[in-house]
This record gives sequence, C-alpha cells and structure tokens, in this order.
Amino acid sequence: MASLSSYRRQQWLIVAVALVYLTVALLVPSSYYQLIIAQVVLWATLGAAWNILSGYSGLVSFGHAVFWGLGAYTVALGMVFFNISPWLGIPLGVVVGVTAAAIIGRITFRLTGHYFALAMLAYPLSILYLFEWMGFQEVSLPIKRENPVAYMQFQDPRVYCVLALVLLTACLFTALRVEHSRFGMSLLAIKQNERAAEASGINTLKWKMLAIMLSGGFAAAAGGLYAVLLLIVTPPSVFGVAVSSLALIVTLFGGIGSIWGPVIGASILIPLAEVLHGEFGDKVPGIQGVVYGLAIIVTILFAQQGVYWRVRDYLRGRRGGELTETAPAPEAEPAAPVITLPVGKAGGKASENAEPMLQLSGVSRRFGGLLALNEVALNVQRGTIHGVIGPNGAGKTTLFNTINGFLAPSAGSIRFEGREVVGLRPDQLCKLGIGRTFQIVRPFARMSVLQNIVVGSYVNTTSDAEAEQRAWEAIHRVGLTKEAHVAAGNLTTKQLRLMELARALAPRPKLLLLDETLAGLAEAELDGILSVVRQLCDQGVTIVIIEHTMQAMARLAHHFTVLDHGSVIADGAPQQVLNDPRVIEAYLGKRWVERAAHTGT
Ligand SMILES: Nc1ncnc2c1ncn2[C@@H]1O[C@H](COP(=O)(O)OP(=O)(O)OP(=O)(O)O)[C@@H](O)[C@H]1O
Repeated sequence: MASLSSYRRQQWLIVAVALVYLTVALLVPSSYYQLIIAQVVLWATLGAAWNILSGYSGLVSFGHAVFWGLGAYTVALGMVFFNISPWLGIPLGVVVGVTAAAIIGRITFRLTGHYFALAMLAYPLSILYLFEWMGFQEVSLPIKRENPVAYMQFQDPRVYCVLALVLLTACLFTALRVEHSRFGMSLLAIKQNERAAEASGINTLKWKMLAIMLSGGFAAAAGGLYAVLLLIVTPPSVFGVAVSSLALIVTLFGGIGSIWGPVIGASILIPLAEVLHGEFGDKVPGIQGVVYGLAIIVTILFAQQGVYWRVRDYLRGRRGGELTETAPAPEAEPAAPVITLPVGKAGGKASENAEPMLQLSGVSRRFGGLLALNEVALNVQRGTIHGVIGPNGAGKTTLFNTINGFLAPSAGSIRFEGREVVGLRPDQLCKLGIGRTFQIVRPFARMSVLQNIVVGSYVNTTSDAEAEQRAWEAIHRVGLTKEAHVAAGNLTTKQLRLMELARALAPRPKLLLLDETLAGLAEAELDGILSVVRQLCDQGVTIVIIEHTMQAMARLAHHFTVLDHGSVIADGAPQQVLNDPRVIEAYLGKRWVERAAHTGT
C-alpha cells in the first residue's frame, strides 16, 4: 500500500488543483468561459465517478448516463412539480442514483467483460425512451426571480464553478480514499483476476456493489448540478450515449484507474471541443465529435492507459522501475509466523490414524454431457504434500475448482476439518483456511510485490497494518524480501511464482492448493521453489499440488492420487503409484505397459 506521506501529498495536490481552477474561474472575464470551466469540472466529476467503478474494478460501464440523467431529472422534476430547491434536489438525486446503482449492480454483476459493458448500455437507453414516453421531452427549470439563491440561480456563473469544484473535490477525496484502502486494493484485484481475488478471500460482490453505489451517487450529483447550470433537461441530453461516451473518453484519454485521469482528460478535451465549436461550429457542425474521436485515436496509438500513466511510466522508467511510494521494508524483519497445527504433526509426517484434513467422497462434476469428475474419493492427511497427477484433461483443475468453491460438485461431499464445505463461496473457504494458486500467474502488474501480497492478507485481518505485517511475513517465507518494492510487472517467472505463493500464504492457510506452480520454470529454477514448498510443509501447511513435472513431483510429494478421464485410477505412495500399470498406460499408452512388463522395468 502507498505510504501515508504519499496519501497526504495527493490530498494537498487535490486542494492545489481546486485552487488553481478557482483562480482561473475568478480571473476569466467572460461568462462564456466561466460556464465552460464549470462544465469541465462537472465532466471531470462524472469521469472520476466512472473511474471508481470501471477504472479500479475493470468492469467497463457504457451506461453511466443513467445516473447522471436520474440526478438531472430528479432536480428538474422536483422543482417543476414539487417546488423543491436544487439544494435539496441534488441530495435527493444522489439517493435516486445510489438506489438505481444498487438495483443495476445486483442485476448486472452476474455478467462480466463485454457482456457487462453492453448490458450497462441498455439502462440509460431504455430510461431515455421511458422519459420520452412519459412526456418529459423537454423540462425547463422555472426561473425564481423572487428568491434566486434559494433555488441555486446565481447571476454570477463563477458561483457554479465553485459548487462544481466542491463536488469534484469531494469525489476526488473519496476516490483517493478508495484507492488507498482495502476497498481499492480489492477492486484492483478484481480487475486483474476476479477468480484469484475470490480465492484470496475477497468478497467480490460486496466491493463491486459498494463501488457502483459510490459511483452512481457522484454521477447523479454531477448530473443534478448540470441541470441547474443549463436550466433545461431533455432525455437525449442527459441519458444519451454521448454522455456515457464522454465519461469514458475523458477518463481513457487522461488516465484510467487514477484520480488524475478524468481531471486531465476533461481539462484538455472539453475546452478544446467547446472553443472549436464556438469558433467553427457553424462551418463544421459536430466538430466536438471530431475532437473526441481524435482523442480516442491518440489514446489507442500513443497512450493506451492514458496521458497520466504514459507520463508516469516515462518518469519512472528514468528512475529505474522501482515503486517509490510504497512503505520501506521494516529494518528488523518481522518474526517468522508461528503456525500451529491443531492436530497431527508438521513436517510431512501425517499421523496414520488421524482424521484426514480434507475428505472427498463420491465427488462428480458434469459439464453438459462430459463427466469431468467421476465419483472422486480423496483423503488428504494433515501436514503432508499430496500430489495430484494425470494426463491433460484428466480433471485436475476441475478438482481444485470444486474444492475451493469455484464450481459446485454435481454430486458428492467435500469435508474440510470435519465440516461439510460444499456450497461455500471461495472467499468463505479462504477464511476457513483453504488457499490457492493458479496455473497462469496474473500479477497486479503496476503494483509492487508487497501490494500484490497485501491483497491476499486482508482475510481475517481487521487493520491495514496487520494485513501489511502478514504480507511481510509471507514475503520473508518465500524469500522475496529484496524484491518487495519492485513492480510485479518487472519480475522473472520464478519470482512471479514465488509472489503468487506468498499471496496465497498471506492469509495463513491451513491447506494450500498449488496448481502447476512449477510450470514454465527452467530446470535450474525448480530447486528454489521445491525447497520453499517443502519448508511450508515443515512449518505445518498441508499442501495439495497439481504438477506435470513427474520427477519434481516424485521428489516432493508424500502421497499421489492419479486422475484419468475424471476418475481416480491410483492412489498411494509415489513409487507404488508410478509403477502402477494403469498409470503408465494413462500417461504413455498400452504399448509402454507391455514393454515395461517385458523388460521388467
Ligand atoms: N467450464 C467448463 N466447461 C466445459 N468443459 C470443461 C470446463 N472446464 C473443464 N472442462 C472439461 O473438463 C475436462 C477436465 O478439464 P480440466 O481442466 O479439469 O483437466 P486438467 O486435468 O486440469 O487438464 P490440464 O492438465 O490440461 O490443465 C476437460 O475435458 C475439459 O475440457
């Protein structure tokens, strides 16, 4: 996590930027330019609100106009029908925006990727037609000459700049708080790999719901103020595709996933588009669209993550790839964590009569007509390394997915420490003590090794300091202390594997599922990882490992289970299993079994 000083610096920077805007707004003589400044700030607020959901969690929304429009219409209709002042109308709009966000999130978070993006597009469009159908084609805010201030109707447009700046500052402070908390780290983890985040104990639905509600609230507030500024609201002007697109464009151009992106994007693009429209709009109608189109092309060609990240990467590249805003490594290493085993002994010596830590019986999993797991029975003894092997497509990953809750078994029972765990979510299983790594390592590339691992240690910790302490423990255990502040994107394959291991260790699991942890490593690199895995077992972590590298497995595992076509075909001590003709046949084919029998090997 970023240090406190970096957080404070950013807070001061927000205040400084707001003051610069205020000074410019006060100095600019023409009310036309003052209105443009107010609009810049409102679009930056919409972009920053969009960023809280889409920038951090990666769930791209093409439909933020729905919140903006609901905020605008709440203010307009409240004033027309109930004489409600915008001072109250805007907070009411926020309530409507947050409620809409909660409903939309609950429905739409079932989807991911481009399905989510397209579904989001449907909301503002359907509401646009609904409002037209209800006869709200053009709603003008009544002019209140008798008491303008009570209805937010000011002679001086600079007052609107001040109000918009207050809103933007609140939104940026909130976004900064999110960015520097377990909330933001959890959203970033979801963005990189939602499944890995769940396996790290993160309740992904909870954080996504919070993000969309915050985002919807700020977008609605900005929409409400926009209605006050323009005094007229039409469905296409507040629910139209152009609104959602602009939120996206200013943020993508300025820098996605950073609080500064929407500010940079809106500050460059909105004045450019408005001034060109003012100067050449009569000769080149739609010139604003050209500006936004060019901004997208420039982003795609020169700065896919946006101007902010391009500049930051350039500056960081000159400093040499280290992340400087992270806290320094503690001078004295934290004491090695003590993991106590409730039953049995650590060190790969399972007690013969002890109840297995993990017990699977009759576990089947169907994918349509394919039986990926067929009545699998498996006992993992506490304190052992249990290898699961089998040819490609045998069902090994499906087995892990059912154990850690990604997939529900079609039949059978899974007991962990005597408790039936079928039906529990991955984050709940992680809390119980089941950790997991993945075949494909997906680090949070821009985050440091420490930050990557802190995400894993949020489970069962209440404070950020405790989470960081646990992350350090995990870092020391896998031997990545020196690399703690290096950006994960700069690690070697071996270091990435160790980091992934540390992330799974951070919540102090009792049982660790390692999915092909040795994949992609050179022969010389294997020993380092193998000794870490052995050490973990010696410290009391029970390990189930899937691996293709048979020699490495034979050196590591105390017990083998072999899967083929979803069924267990052998189970026992490594040597006994490896000489089993059914295993040789599954791996090498019938001819090898005959040859082995012939030669006696
Ligand atoms: N979500 C899914 N939908 C349909 N079929 C699936 C799904 N996941 C796995 N399968 C199928 O189930 C079978 C077992 O796959 P699984 O990935 O568990 O095998 P594996 O032993 O891990 O293979 P590998 O060693 O190649 O990773 C395969 O035939 C695979 O195509």
